[in-house]
Amino acid sequence: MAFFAHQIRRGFSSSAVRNVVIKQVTIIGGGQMGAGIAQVAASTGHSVTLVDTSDDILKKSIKTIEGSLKRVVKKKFADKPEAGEEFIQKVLKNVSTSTDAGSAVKSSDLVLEAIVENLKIKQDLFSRLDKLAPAHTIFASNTSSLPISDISSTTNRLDRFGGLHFFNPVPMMKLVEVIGTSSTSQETFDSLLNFSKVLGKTPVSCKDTPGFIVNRLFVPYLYEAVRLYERGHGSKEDIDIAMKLGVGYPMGPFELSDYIGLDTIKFIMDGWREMDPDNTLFAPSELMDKLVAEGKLGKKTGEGFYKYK
Ligand SMILES: CCCCCCCCCCCCCC(=O)CC(=O)SCCNC(=O)CCNC(=O)[C@H](O)C(C)(C)COP(=O)(O)OP(=O)(O)OC[C@H]1O[C@@H](n2cnc3c(N)ncnc32)[C@H](O)[C@@H]1OP(=O)(O)O
Ligand SMILES: NC(=O)C1=CN([C@@H]2O[C@H](COP(=O)(O)OP(=O)(O)OC[C@H]3O[C@@H](n4cnc5c(N)ncnc54)[C@H](O)[C@@H]3O)[C@@H](O)[C@H]2O)C=CC1
Repeated sequence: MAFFAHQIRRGFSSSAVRNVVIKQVTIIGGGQMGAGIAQVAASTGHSVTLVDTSDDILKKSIKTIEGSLKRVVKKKFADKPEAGEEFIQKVLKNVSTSTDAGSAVKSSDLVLEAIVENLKIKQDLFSRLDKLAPAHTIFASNTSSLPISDISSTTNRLDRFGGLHFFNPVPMMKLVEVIGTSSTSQETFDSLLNFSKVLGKTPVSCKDTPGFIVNRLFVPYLYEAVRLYERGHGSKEDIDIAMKLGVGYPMGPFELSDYIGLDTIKFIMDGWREMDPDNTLFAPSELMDKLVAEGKLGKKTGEGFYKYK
């Protein structure tokens, strides 16, 4: 009863609160994460529109998807290369691209945002799209570190807003954190859980708390690694080897930071410091700031902590 009263207060029709079966997906941001999510959604039969700010970026996104699909089919269709090529073409047909987010969302069941990790930019995007998307459309953010309730606060669809946090590289990583705020409706949450399962992922339910589950545990580890190195207590190579061979992680902290993107990491650190300025854990790292200022953002730019060919 309280739930429906809540909907009526917000002025939604009853059709807006039903379970949404997600078929048409708009993904905003065609970078590492957006391209990966688009690939997985298209591979599982969804119709995907990938949105970014320029056609050149979108061309690169499609190339990335194609390259990743080739790696997938090499394994999946090892004995049937023709079926593999057919699969790639079928998946690519499910992806269209656009630089006009406003038009793209008009036929979407889900709008999933994977743009730069900046609260104001995410809020402005969702505020604009809220006026253009159909009533039933669910909005979700792939943010690593920002509260979902802050991102959703500029919209009038708080009940149809949640977090879907994927892991990098999306085609390989099995986990999705599904985040509900205090306003996310059960129907929305269930739709997001179900969507994650249809993608072939394993979802876990998370509260809208800083870092959700994984990054709450993972960020202090990455911080400590950089501090250890900055104090001169270990070379980055040795720290990476130690964590791979000593704990069995597939990548050491510096390799992984380069893989995630140092700009994304800096956005996260700066944002958390703003929220909690006295926490020494979030003090700036001179080295990280220098690398980002020099455009050395990690693997995606060819250099970060390490150099890539
Ligand atoms: C003061 C300092 C501050 C620091 C602050 C820190 C704050 C940071 C916060 C960061 C938070 C942001 C991140 C986030 O929110 C959440 C994340 O995503 S965290 C990252 C999680 N990911 C990982 O931990 C990845 C770990 N690595 C791996 O699992 C493997 O290394 C990887 C699968 C990437 C590659 O495997 P590897 O064996 O190393 O290399 P191969 O190239 O041989 O690949 C193996 C296998 O996998 C296939 N493959 C790899 N990538 C793809 C792809 N993109 N698409 C398709 N297939 C892929 C490849 O083809 C191989 O297949 P085979 O059949 O075995 O040949
Ligand atoms: N890199 C990682 O390992 C992970 C990142 N995330 C989160 O996913 C989001 C995206 O991260 P990445 O894909 O790594 O970043 P990225 O830098 O690779 O890609 C971001 C893309 O968004 C585009 N973009 C920026 N503003 C836009 C706008 N207003 N409209 C449309 N497109 C816009 C950029 O042109 C770029 O192509 C961030 O919120 C990040 O915190 C989540 C999990 C892992």
